[in-house]
Amino acid sequence: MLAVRDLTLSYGGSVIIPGLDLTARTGEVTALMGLNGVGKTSLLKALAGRHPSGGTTTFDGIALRPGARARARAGIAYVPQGREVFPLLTVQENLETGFACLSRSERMIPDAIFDLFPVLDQMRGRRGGDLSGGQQQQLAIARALVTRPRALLLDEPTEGIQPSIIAEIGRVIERLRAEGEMAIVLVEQRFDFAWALADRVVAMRRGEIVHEAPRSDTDRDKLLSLVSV
Ligand SMILES: Nc1ncnc2c1ncn2[C@@H]1O[C@H](COP(=O)(O)OP(=O)(O)OP(=O)(O)O)[C@@H](O)[C@H]1O
Repeated sequence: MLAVRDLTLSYGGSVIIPGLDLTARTGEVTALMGLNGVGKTSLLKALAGRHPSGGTTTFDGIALRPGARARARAGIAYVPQGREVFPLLTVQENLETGFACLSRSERMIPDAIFDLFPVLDQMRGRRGGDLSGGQQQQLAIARALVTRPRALLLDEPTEGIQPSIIAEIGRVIERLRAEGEMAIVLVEQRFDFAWALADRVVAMRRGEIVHEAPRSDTDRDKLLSLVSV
């Protein structure tokens, strides 16, 4: 279970997250929703150690050290908005960048990753920049999985992607959830996609959580009104 307590985050003098608690359970999808600019990406960056923050982050009760490298080694994998695929590296090389936080004996790409994303197997030698947006998103998720994460943080994985690939990404998230080995935090503007996958839903407004509950205890329309204009 990934948990953060009293998380604070600022850009210069402007406080974006004044103090927030969040828990993401292993084997569940925690969907984090909210309007543009409420701080969803900032929260994921803080969890991934990509931006300095205050508060305490733990996994199964053990405090995690700050910094991107420490968090990656602790099994926190981050799939950024916009994917950040290396355009000049091949698919295989992009996947191998995930090796950086693994010990030598772990540095291989599990076959399970190509089972999840068969298209990447066919395209191993293709440059990242030559892939479609949807294929790049699949590559970004696969690269995160290479690190054998205990927590997977996904920032708007459906943004700018065609419906057939959105459906495939949804199936991958369902499969990962069913394996029960990672806590999945899904930041998503596409309400129906997030709602369909969520075990737990969290709504943010201006750096604060205004609703957090199991999906089964949440009124869909009330949540929708909290996270839309
Ligand atoms: N590098 C930065 N420097 C200064 N302000 C920033 C920076 N990044 C984000 N912000 C501001 O912090 C606030 C939260 O941004 P953030 O990207 O975390 O929100 P978000 O909920 O993820 O929005 P979106 O859905 O648009 O990605 C916004 O007001 C944004 O303008």
